[in-house]
Amino acid sequence: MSTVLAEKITRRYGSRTVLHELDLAIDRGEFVALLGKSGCGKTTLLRALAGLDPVDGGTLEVPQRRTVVFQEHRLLPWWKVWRNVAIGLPRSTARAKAQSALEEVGLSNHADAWPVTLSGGEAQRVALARALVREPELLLLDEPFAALDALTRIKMHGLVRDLTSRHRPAVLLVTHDVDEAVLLADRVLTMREGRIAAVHEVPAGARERGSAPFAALRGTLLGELGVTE
Ligand SMILES: Nc1ncnc2c1ncn2[C@@H]1O[C@H](COP(=O)(O)OP(=O)(O)OP(=O)(O)O)[C@@H](O)[C@H]1O
Repeated sequence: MSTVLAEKITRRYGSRTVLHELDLAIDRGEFVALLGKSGCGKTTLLRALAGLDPVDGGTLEVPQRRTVVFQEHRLLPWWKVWRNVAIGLPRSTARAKAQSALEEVGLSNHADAWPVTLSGGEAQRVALARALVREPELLLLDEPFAALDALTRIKMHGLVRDLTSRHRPAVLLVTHDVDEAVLLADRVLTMREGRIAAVHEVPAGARERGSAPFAALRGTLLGELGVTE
């Protein structure tokens, strides 16, 4: 039984169809990355799975426990870091749970800091802690590393790999970064004009940047996206 099951989902904006009878299944513990040109419908699909936007047709099954990490951290500036992580948790366990989630992302010593004092990478780590503290069955990542510098992004990839293999939610990552998709995902989907255009299982050997399987899959994906190097 899949954690996410979308069958023939359709989404329209006025007369324009942005998702065309799209099918998608993601199992527990499976990491799926979604690539596609700007405007092809990636965020629309993610928002539908998050329950932030309705669909106009088809059926969609998603778990109740789902969280989204966006490109911008969306921390509340008037609350300390730990309170941001603990939003919505029962009072009695909030602090302890937030503390342990912050430990997992390497920020236990920032629990009492204000969000404004954090670097971009730290703030995204807090956003990840806030997502994971709820033990989601579905984790939706909408270009969460796009605004980070290259070195911080690489560190975040390692962290996300560790966290998702430990917690094993179903994951959908929307990204423009082909390398990121190959390094993190079990399966990479490319999307074109509201449809899934191709599905690629990522061979284990491809998870190493610079390896031959990595380069091969990267080349295929760039070709599908119409990018020439
Ligand atoms: N609220 C809206 N009203 C009307 N059209 C919309 C709305 N949201 C998105 N669209 C249109 O739907 C299409 C798909 O948008 P979406 O944001 O899903 O694309 P995307 O693949 O995530 O793009 P990007 O990579 O640039 O973020 C776009 O053409 C966009 O203009």
